[in-house]
Amino acid sequence: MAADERLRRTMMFVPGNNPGLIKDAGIFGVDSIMFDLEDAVNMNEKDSARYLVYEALQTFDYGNAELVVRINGLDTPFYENDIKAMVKAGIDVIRLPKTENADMIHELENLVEAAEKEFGREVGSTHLMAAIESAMGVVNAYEIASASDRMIGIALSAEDYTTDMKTHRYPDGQELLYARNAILHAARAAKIAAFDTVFTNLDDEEGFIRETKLIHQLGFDGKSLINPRQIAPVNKVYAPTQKEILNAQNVMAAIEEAKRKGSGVIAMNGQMVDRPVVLRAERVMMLAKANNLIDAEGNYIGE
Ligand SMILES: CC(C)(COP(=O)(O)OP(=O)(O)OC[C@H]1O[C@@H](n2cnc3c(N)ncnc32)[C@H](O)[C@@H]1OP(=O)(O)O)[C@@H](O)C(=O)NCCC(=O)NCCSC(=O)C[C@@](O)(CC(=O)O)C(=O)O
Ligand SMILES: [Mg+2]
Repeated sequence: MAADERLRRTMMFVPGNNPGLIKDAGIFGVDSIMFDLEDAVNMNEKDSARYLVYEALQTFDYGNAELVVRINGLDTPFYENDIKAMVKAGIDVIRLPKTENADMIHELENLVEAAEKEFGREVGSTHLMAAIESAMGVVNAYEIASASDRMIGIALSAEDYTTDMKTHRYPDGQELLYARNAILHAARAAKIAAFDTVFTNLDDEEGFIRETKLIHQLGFDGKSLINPRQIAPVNKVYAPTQKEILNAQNVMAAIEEAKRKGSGVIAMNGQMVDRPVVLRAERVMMLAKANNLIDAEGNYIGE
């Protein structure tokens, strides 16, 4: 599947030092599994975690999940070995933490390319994403997002970001309003995905759903998660309604009709149907399929 055609509603952190979690990470139906070599791993376990994730990537079948690794930052002694091992293992995406500017992406890209050549991987096959965790990162979000053709997304990392901003996380999320919007606009302008931050209170399901509805409304592609319990609520928020699916199907039929008539635009119930409407309808149909809401003939089979 092309990198930009994927659904990335759920990207779940899996600590790279925990063999049990690593082994079972594929059973939850998450869109992207994100093995963590950075902050979930103690300093004295950095080498063993890297080895563990490398072995897991050779051994386990994670099905259709996109495989992402969060490497250690460019200010640590670990990142070069992380990049080499993960490229050698054939990881789909490398996520750079604490990204502040485009030069950091260029440095990452050079090392990834060298590793692809060293280990016989196709040059360009390893995709990149950046976590934005500081005021500087937010200010430079567009230059980061557009720094490389390998970039598939940028993510807000609100735990470190709020610390940098001399605040903390509040239930209403007001402290993240600017960062969320800045990151979203940078991602959309660069035509890559935008990911919202983790929600760390596992017992506050209501708060988690409220936050997920907000980021869905804003336009984020999905969210970084820390626990499998968070997957189903996100998928539910992102699932289209029966009415939205029916409308999308009508749009697709109308545009086919327009094409037959040699036009790229048509009216449907007095409403103009053109390319942006068709793109939205295509995404609705992709989400409907991912949530098993329609059968092979396109009939609605949701609740
Ligand atoms: C929180 C907790 C200990 C709770 O565990 P508990 O066991 O109490 O949870 P339960 O619900 O009971 O688990 C039910 C079943 O699922 C299994 N299970 C649980 N979690 C699983 C998982 N992640 N992967 C696979 N499997 C899992 C579990 O083993 C059990 O399996 P079983 O026993 O067989 O039933 C656990 O989830 C966990 O460790 N999470 C990851 C934490 C982490 O990675 N933090 C770093 C990333 S954030 C960061 O760095 C900030 C950031 O940088 C972010 C940014 O950049 O975006 C920023 O600045 O904002
Ligand atoms: Mg962080």
